[in-house]
Amino acid sequence: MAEAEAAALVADDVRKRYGDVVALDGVSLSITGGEVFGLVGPNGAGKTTLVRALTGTTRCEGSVGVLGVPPDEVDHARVGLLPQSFHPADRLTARELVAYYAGLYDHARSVEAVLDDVGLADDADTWYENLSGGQQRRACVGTALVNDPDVLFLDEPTTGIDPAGRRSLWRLIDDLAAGGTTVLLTSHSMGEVERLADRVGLLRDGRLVAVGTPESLIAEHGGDSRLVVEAPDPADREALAAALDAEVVEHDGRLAVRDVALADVGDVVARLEAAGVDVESFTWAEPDLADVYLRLTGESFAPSERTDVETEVEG
Ligand SMILES: Nc1ncnc2c1ncn2[C@@H]1O[C@H](COP(=O)(O)OP(=O)(O)OP(=O)(O)O)[C@@H](O)[C@H]1O
Repeated sequence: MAEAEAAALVADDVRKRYGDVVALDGVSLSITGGEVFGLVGPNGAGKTTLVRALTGTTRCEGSVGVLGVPPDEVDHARVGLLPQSFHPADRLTARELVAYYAGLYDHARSVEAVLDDVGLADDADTWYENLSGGQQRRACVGTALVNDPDVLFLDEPTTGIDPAGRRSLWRLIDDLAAGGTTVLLTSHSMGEVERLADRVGLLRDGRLVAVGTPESLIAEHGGDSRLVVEAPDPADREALAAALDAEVVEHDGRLAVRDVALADVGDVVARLEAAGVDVESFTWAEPDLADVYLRLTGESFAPSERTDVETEVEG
């Protein structure tokens, strides 16, 4: 298949203004069929506007294509959309909600199978208003899956969903992608995007400032490995910097040292002990997508905002 035919989503010099606010400032992008593309960026960067441009729910300058045609010409049965803000009727059960959306298509999936996919089989008879926030979001994800779409837009799908629910949703997205579904995902969780996306696009002020695989972005923009030291006494920052002859960033009781090779950690520990630095714990980590995000959005590195499980980045 020719490359142009294989592109499931295309944006070409897309521009959108809301009055004086430039939401999209010349975004060009091509997403291949079956690809999971993660769109990240600070609040207000233009992610939702780009999703809306690609789904034809807002008009913009430039051109967009979905499965080879403009969004308003595409067969809607081939597209699934989970909007960022979605407020279904409170007095529908999860099953009724999914069934309502299934009823919009000639060939919908089984409602029970969709409920099972999003982990709501046991809560299917609960009114939407009585579901927890995370369960409500799962029900909303279900509405985007009823038509077994070829292209799926998920605008912050896991917001409010607990870690176990997130992981099961990630497995579901993996399975959909393995089956050939193209997924455009927006998220503030860098761990989630690094885990799921084949490629990542970083939007800042309406411009796509970096696009690539997570590995290539980390290699290009992630910086060095880091050692995070938990030391209760802030005065230890100077001692640490002096002992290591390195720049030390302090945040909320933790100290981060850049560019420490794993093989050198033992030496660092010995030097800190010799310098009398009172250390509670060490964590050594390779750069990750959160480092890329923080560097390209101009935010400073704050070690206490990180966890090993995942990193949420506030815009
Ligand atoms: N309907 C609208 N009317 C006016 N301004 C809007 C409208 N929709 C978006 N904007 C503005 O356009 C810019 C981009 O907004 P958008 O919602 O696309 O950002 P985002 O990256 O999705 O942010 P978030 O991470 O908060 O969801 C923001 O400055 C926003 O205030």
